[in-house]
Amino acid sequence: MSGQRVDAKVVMLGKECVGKTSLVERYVHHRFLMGPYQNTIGAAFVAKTVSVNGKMITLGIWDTAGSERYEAMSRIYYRGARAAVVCFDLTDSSSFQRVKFWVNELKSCEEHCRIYLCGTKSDLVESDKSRRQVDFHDVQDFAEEIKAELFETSSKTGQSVDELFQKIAEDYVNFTSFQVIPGTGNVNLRETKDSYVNSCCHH
Ligand SMILES: Nc1nc2c(ncn2[C@@H]2O[C@H](COP(=O)(O)OP(=O)(O)OP(=O)(O)O)[C@@H](O)[C@H]2O)c(=O)[nH]1
Repeated sequence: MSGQRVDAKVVMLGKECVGKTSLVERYVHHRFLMGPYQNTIGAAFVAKTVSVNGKMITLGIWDTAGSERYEAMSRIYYRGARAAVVCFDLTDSSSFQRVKFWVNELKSCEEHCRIYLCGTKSDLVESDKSRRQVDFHDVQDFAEEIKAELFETSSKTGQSVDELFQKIAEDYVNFTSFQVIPGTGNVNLRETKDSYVNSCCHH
């Protein structure tokens, strides 16, 4: 049984049903699960190791439940995170309003956490432009204001999913201030590589 070290803790945040679990599934298992939507309960964890300039970096990704019922628990999961992927559904304007709540939380509680805004389900707006409810330029302005990176992804087609997590890993390597602060982020794991563990998840 070998221990595994997590370099960067990453937390997925956002309103329920925006597609956080699907993003992680696409990134880690290269698949898109069809079928009825199943909400996450609590949170699920997965680790994935990627290469950045020949250096191996292990991202420890916490996929939190979006339901407001679990909001207090989500706070536990973003503690010590080096990166937060704050998701919203491009076809649901209310989910973008919820982004502002999470950004405020992170800005006030986790100053070392870099924020990545992620507009999900881009396949839906590409196939039918009238379904877009969140204007790209509004999000771009907001991203600039809060100094966040911005991605539009599709877990169905895979569009920009690898790019999002690769950017997180690269930023982790490239920005000194983004490195783990002693005593906050490093976690030793046993047999958790590429598999969900802990308080899983769907029902
Ligand atoms: N077309 C399309 N549907 C998506 C995409 N991502 C997620 N979905 C669908 O949106 C629904 C919710 O996806 P989840 O990944 O479970 O959402 P979640 O944010 O993890 O939800 P919670 O666990 O409640 O917080 C599911 O029916 C998915 O199939 C996408 O990129 N394109």
